[in-house]
Amino acid sequence: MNPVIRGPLYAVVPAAGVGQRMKAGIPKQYLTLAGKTITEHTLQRLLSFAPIESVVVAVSADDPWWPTLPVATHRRIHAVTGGESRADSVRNAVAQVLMDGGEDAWVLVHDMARPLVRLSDIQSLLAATTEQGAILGLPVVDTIKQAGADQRIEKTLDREFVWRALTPQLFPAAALYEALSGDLAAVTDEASAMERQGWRPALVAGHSDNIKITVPEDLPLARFYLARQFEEQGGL
Ligand SMILES: Nc1ccn([C@@H]2O[C@H](COP(=O)(O)OP(=O)(O)OP(=O)(O)O)[C@@H](O)[C@H]2O)c(=O)n1
Ligand SMILES: C[C@](O)(CO)[C@H](O)COP(=O)(O)O
Repeated sequence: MNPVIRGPLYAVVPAAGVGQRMKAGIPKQYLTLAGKTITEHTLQRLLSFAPIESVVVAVSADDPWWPTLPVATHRRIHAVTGGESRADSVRNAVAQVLMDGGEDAWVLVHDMARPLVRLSDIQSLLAATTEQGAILGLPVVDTIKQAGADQRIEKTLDREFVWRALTPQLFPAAALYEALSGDLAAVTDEASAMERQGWRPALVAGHSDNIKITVPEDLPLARFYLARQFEEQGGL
């Protein structure tokens, strides 16, 4: 393991959302992808990554689906109650990591809605992290426009140094908990909370199939990518 990570490594998985943009009638993390729920895909991948001590999942207080999943009783899975926002949910889970793993623990925060994350990308993230953490991301390949309130172009942004943030995002648990203790309204990922503290996390290139299932057309896309990953691995 990277010597920067001096304590135990935990995964934190925010999974207390309602999936409004998916318009599926149930929270998107419980939709089925090739015979398993998105939740089962994501957790089975994290559980198969040996350096992870255990996985703390933030679920909604009134989530009736979570207790029905066999993975919910896995010995390396611990559920906590999520919060109003993704950041609140992550903070609740990191609090549990600090109780279980102590002040030296590190956390790998990964969206439940990203079931196709490659273990090789998680390995690259661990190998590349500095003391200031690291996140998976991808350099943008489109031209980037800034819009006005009237949805007309204000200006074209220089895309040379523009990346899309993905997850996992890797940070020391104690520092992340502290960073998530302020106003979280503008915090849509863990790195933005750390940046407010002056941290400059490393950006590690991931794969474009690490999609966040967000809108209806993402499900068939996820099915395509899952089949392609399966073929790449020789059907393993
Ligand atoms: N209060 C919240 C909101 C979101 N999440 C989780 O954060 C991840 C990324 O959030 P997003 O894709 O926005 O999921 P939802 O909030 O469910 O989607 P929507 O915004 O369409 O409702 C998801 O795994 C979601 O379950 C969470 O744990 N707690
Ligand atoms: C954390 C994240 O997946 C990085 O791109 C993204 O910010 C989550 O946004 P959401 O609106 O909570 O899905």
